[in-house]
Amino acid sequence: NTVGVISYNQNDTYNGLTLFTSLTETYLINSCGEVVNQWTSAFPPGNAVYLLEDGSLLRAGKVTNTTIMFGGTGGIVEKFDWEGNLTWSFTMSDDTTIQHHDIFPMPNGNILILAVTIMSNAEAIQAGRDPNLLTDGVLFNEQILEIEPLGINQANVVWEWNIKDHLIQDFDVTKDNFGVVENNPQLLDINFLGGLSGSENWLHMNSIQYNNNLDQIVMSARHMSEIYIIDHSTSTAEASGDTGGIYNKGGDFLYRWGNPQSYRQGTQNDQKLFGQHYPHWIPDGLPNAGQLILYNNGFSRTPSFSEVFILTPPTTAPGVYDYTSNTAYGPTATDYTYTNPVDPINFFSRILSGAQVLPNGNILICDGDSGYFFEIDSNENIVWEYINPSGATGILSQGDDPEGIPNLVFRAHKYGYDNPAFTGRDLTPGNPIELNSGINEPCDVLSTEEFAFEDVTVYPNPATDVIKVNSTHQINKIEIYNSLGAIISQVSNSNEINVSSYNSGIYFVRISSDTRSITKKIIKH
Ligand SMILES: O=[N+]([O-])c1ccc(OS(=O)(=O)O)cc1
Repeated sequence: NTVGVISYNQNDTYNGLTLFTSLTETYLINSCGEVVNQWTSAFPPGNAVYLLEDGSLLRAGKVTNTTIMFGGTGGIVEKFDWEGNLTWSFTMSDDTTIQHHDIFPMPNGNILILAVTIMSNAEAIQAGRDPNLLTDGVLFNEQILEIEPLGINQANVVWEWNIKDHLIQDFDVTKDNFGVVENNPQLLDINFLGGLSGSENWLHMNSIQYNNNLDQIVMSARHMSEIYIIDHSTSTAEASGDTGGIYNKGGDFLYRWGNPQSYRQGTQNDQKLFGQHYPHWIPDGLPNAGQLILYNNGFSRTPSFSEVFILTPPTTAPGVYDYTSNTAYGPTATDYTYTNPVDPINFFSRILSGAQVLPNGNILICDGDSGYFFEIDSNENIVWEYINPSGATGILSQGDDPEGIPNLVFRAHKYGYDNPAFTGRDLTPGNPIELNSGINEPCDVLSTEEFAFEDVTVYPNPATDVIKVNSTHQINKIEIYNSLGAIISQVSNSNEINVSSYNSGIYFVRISSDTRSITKKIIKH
């Protein structure tokens, strides 16, 4: 296969549904690449998308904004129900502000929004920016808003944080924020450019993720090659200062990691991150819960290669980060690093991307540039691979070469079948996204150990009491799965199985000899 499911180890892949958005469409696919649900927006991605526990979809869309333009802008946040109806939307795009990259659905129903707002060059200079380091007419402030959705297209802003309130500079004693950069790692040096030129988009934040246990937010600044953690328990007034909140640091950084050159506590040799994406706390109940996982893109280093990191920020109490003056924040080493085991340069995405720990310990990795998702097990075996068939030139056909056709994906999320979003839903898979999948249905022909489809017949279909399997091969096992993927019965060394007690609906019959197997769909009347 060239697109859709490329490989699938059915024993070791975490059984769930994978969500991603491409162009105007958001797809929920099963491990066979078959579409279980699909939502259509009027807008391309802007960029994050989430399935919520009530089965609705929260998605950022990209609107036209001719004043503020950069890779990753959005401008509208939309909510759709499971059936695809738009139930709420909120536009945040004008000449002075635009939502970009990430949003985050909070447990209380509110939504965190990442946005830039415009600072004039005069404001930037008053804040201590070296005028020689201003290459555009404005400078972007990064802002996080918490909004409470209202009605069908409104929201209340209930909390706000701005990076412009947490700056330091040692360039001009007559301007604001003057101080000793290396003694104030809780603040951002407005004259540190991460090796770049001082363009308006100097930080390029690309994610915000929330931890409800700690009431903290972790964010990623691609151009600084740093991640930052802040307190969310503050009032908006406290979030603009340096006291208050559970951790009593106001809106200052509680923690930062990735590039201590930014606060002059390290050299290039201490830089760990290079244009990273999607740092987030591993959720409760999963392996390594509470640690941070992120995708380190590894651009702007030689050679370029990507990594997935799991790391533990050193703490003295939950959410209280350990810091020794005149040093860099720890850790000096990650707990886990994934690189391509053959040659690191084989795994690289310059932009976008993310990684997610799954309940069985596997990690789903999204190589965003190539629209390529792969799942690794704890021995780093690749157990599932998928290439987004939705290209900028149209939907690709099975057999088409996706190389060079933009099919980028910001992130992929896998949701277990036990997710509340799926309770009571019809999860009958439809067709794969790619065209001409036909008899090339990945789950049927991927493995050479699969039977050819015509070698096995299951009848009658629809069935009412007994189904029979006809094959020229010796059949060792017949298993029946429901549409949630749960096994409900099996027989060994028999060519028939009784289904009379089943409810009406769709079931999957997995038929195995000692060397081959195949799955067929049946309808029970
Ligand atoms: O082309 N884009 O859609 C795009 C480019 C860059 C970008 O920023 S990044 O930090 O997520 O790579 C986001 C989206």
